[in-house]
Parts: sequence; C-alpha cells; structure tokens
Amino acid sequence: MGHSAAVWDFRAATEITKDQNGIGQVVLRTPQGASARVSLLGAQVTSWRNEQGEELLFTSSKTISKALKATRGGIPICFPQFGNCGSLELHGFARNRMWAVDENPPPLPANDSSGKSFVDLLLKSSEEDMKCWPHSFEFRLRVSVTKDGDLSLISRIRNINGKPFSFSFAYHTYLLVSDISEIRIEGLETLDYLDNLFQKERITEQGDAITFESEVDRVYLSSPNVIAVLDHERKQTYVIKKEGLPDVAVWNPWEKKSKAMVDFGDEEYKQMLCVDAAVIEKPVNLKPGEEWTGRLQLSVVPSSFCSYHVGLDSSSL
Ligand SMILES: O=P(O)(O)OC[C@H]1O[C@H](O)[C@H](O)[C@@H](O)[C@@H]1O
Repeated sequence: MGHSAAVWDFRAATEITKDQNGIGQVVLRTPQGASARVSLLGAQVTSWRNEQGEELLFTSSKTISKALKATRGGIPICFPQFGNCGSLELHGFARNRMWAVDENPPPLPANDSSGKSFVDLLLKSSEEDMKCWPHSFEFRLRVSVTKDGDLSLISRIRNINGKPFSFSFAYHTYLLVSDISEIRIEGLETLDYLDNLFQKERITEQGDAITFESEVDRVYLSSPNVIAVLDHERKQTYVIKKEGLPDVAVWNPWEKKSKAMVDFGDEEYKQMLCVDAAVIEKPVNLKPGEEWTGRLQLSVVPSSFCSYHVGLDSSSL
C-alpha cells in the first residue's frame, strides 16, 4: 500500500533493531520505499536501497562478523586517520567504536530534517582512545534518506580540547557495481593524484575518465564537488556530491589482492568500487572550540540523465 509523503511520519519510520551480535541497527525508510541501515558500531551505513528495493552499496559475502570490528562494505567512517598515514590503526578508530543515538543534537541549518528520514549519532573521545590520540572531540553524524531516495551524511567534528588537533577523514564508500571493467568515473580527469601503489608518488591523471583494468589505490587531490560513477551495464550513474572534502580516494583491489583478503571473495572485486570523499593530503586543523563539517550526498540517476553535468557544484547539498 502506498503512503502519501504528506502524512508520512519520518520519525516513526525510523526503527532501531539489533543484529545477531546484539549491535543496534537504525533503519531509515521513505514513503516511496527507499531505505538505509546504519549500524551503531562505527556509525557505518551497511545498506542503502532504492525505491525498487535494490541494494546500492557493496558488502562482502565473506564478511566475518567479529564483534566490534567494521565489516567490509557499506560506508565505514575513517577518522581521525585515513589509511596508514599516521600511527593509529588502519583508517582510525571511529569505525570500530560503538556510537550513541544523539536525541538532541545542536541544530543543523534550517530544513535539513524536513522531508527526510534521519538519525543523529554521536561519538566522544574515550579514555582508552586518548591513550593513542590524546584529543577531546565530539563527532556528530547525521544520516538521512531524502524523499527522492538520496543518501546524505553530514559529519560535524568539534574540538572540545584545550589544544588544537588535526585529523584526516573519509567516507569509505563501497559502491556496488555490475562489472568493474565497465565502470567510468568522471570528474577526476586532469587532477593530480597520490598513487599508493608507488609510495604515494604524485602523478597527473592523463585519461579522459578513470577506467579499471588492474589494481587501483589512489588519492585524487583538490577535486570538484560533484563526481559521477557511470555503470554502463546497469545504465545507471552514481552522483557523488560533497562539501568540505577536497580529496577522493579510489580503490579496487583487483584479483591478486582479493585472494589475499580473508573477508573478501576472490571474484568480488568485480562488483565493488570504493570512491571515498575525503580530507587526506592537507589534514583538518581544529582550534579549541572550532567545528569542521563534511557533507556527502549520494544519488543514483539513469545514465541517460545528464543533469549532473549542469554546473558542477554542490549548491543543492
Ligand atoms: O580494508 P579497508 O579497511 O576497507 O581498506 C581498504 C583500502 O582503503 C583505502 O582505499 C586504502 O587506500 C587502501 O590501501 C586500503 O587497502
């Protein structure tokens, strides 16, 4: 039975359940049938479905459900470190911590909650984490599904310390694709990137678009705020809009590395592509009392629908 958006109670449509390990899961639904699932472990979005109920994010079928570890897939949050560019565990600790539902977050700009199904989550620095990263912070994440089925993530990180600190950050987004060989990314051409396969060497992208025929592990620098990932076979395009996130990490492990990963099927590299809106090259510096905001909005449009080319900006975010 259909529901009219006018009478849809977005709050009531937000359900909190538990997974088999007892970890809280927030399910967001729209009247048109789009949905997302967010785990309180890591504030990781583990599912995002369109109005037809089709999954749009990749999750490894070999995911090992070891309690208190992020699973491979969805959108893990990398904070306060991306990759291994510091002394912390890979991609920082935030993705492996339990987050709380924040019932009363400081207000976001007007209208952010209207017509959306959303949840606010909160992570604060713990005594344990202070031992390896001695900074007090409050990290608020709002995850929303809009009435059009778009997935939106807004991160606000506040320094509640007496001293400045800096961090790197990424929305480590595992997109589900039909066949990696048929995928093209538009919006990164002509940019410089750091190549993780060559000791982070800085290289200028020469291709007209990014395509895939072997392992890729790069960080594109100073990128535009709209990136498109075209899936030729499915005839659909992921449009990635971002704000406050200058870099884009692109990763596909390809065949050999896939076989070496215990929580990843040997052939699964064909169905995934990580395209992470991020701050990596120049970390964010926060003075005491300051707050940083990083926004990501993911939509899916038919590939014939090219309006994402119209004004490559993110003003509608
Ligand atoms: O295995 P994960 O924690 O999801 O990280 C997977 C990948 O993430 C990033 O893109 C890094 O650049 C890669 O070197 C890393 O292997």
